[in-house]
Amino acid sequence: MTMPANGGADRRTDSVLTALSSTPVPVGNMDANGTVPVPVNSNYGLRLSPKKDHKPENYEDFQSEFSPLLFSALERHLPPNLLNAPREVKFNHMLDILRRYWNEGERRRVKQHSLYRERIMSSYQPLYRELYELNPSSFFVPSFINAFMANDDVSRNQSIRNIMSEPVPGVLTFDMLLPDFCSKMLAEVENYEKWIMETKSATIRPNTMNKFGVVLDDFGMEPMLEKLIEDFIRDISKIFFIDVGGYALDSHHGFVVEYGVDRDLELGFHVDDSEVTLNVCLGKQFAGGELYFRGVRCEKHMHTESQPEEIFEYSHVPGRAVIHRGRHRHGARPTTAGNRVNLLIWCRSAVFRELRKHMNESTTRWCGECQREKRERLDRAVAEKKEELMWNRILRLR
Ligand SMILES: O=C(O)CCC(=O)C(=O)O
Ligand SMILES: [Fe+2]
Repeated sequence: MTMPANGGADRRTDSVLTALSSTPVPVGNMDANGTVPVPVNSNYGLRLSPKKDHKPENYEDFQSEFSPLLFSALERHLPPNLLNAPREVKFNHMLDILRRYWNEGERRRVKQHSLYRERIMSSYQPLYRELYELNPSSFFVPSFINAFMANDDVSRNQSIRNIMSEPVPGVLTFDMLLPDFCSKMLAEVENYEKWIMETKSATIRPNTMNKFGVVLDDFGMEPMLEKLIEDFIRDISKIFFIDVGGYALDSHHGFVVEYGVDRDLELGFHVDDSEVTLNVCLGKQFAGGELYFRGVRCEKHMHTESQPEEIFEYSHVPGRAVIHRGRHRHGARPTTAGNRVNLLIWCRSAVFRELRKHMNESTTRWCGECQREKRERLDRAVAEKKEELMWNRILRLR
């Protein structure tokens, strides 16, 4: 879908809203040509981190369309109550998961993508190897690290709340990255792009709406980003975004976007294919590029009007992060001078998406329009009741 030049930033949002790479769960994202997917690491029914000291069984004697080795590898991810179950029970559980999520087409796409990543990682030489392993003291400003230090949940939740500004409900901003980390990351991305040019490698762009930018997970940063989510983002999401599965983020899509002259100019109005999105500005110097927000919406209310209190504009500052629900409608205004580069992590929860399918909700707690309709229904009911009571009183007085 094409975006209007103003990014659809007015109050009426009618048909100008796009879901960035939004596809059914589990999802993959297409490149600009819509051909190659970003892989999915959905782990519904499985634990995210493997139980390393568990010795998996051999499944050579079981027949299925999947390699027996896959079952052995997957076994360490089984939930604790199944780890020591009979071999056949474990096999059937894993087969069920694999069949539900990996149909033939998906298997082929994931295979293609993993070959793509293997090709990159076997040949690309990183500029700063230290960026590929999470090291809080050289990545983050002290205020950010300190907020996560407390041992007990109550104090940690409070210290995390203390570093947050929430200029409009559901959009939180905080200082996060050190200038040195930002400049190294910018140089690393430049280095990777230079390598792409020199080797004439095919590139998958971050999503359908960006012609520039790169996927960090593709050239070796996936484990670092996963640790960042596990150690920091999940704690934030548990506090502020529990209603969209913030307690169970289990996969991500990490990338940088680039705006300015000779790059993308702006980003149209959209929602992300994520439960929670972290967006941090890396620099450099730029004018414009503000993010505009227009309220959170469920699928049914995606194109409804924004209320005045939902309208908010945010100016990016290098090192500072914005975190919001993926369904919080937003876009980026044109970057009118210089270059703006932002790091984004679309954090997803396959568990949450799966649960929602079975919930059959008529209203969602996090959708501004569902809540507005609910308030309206309540107001109407109260007004009707008041009128009924009033008439009862009048009739009694007669
Ligand atoms: O340019 C920005 O800061 C916003 C990027 C964004 O919303 C996205 O890539 O999903
Ligand atoms: Fe976005």
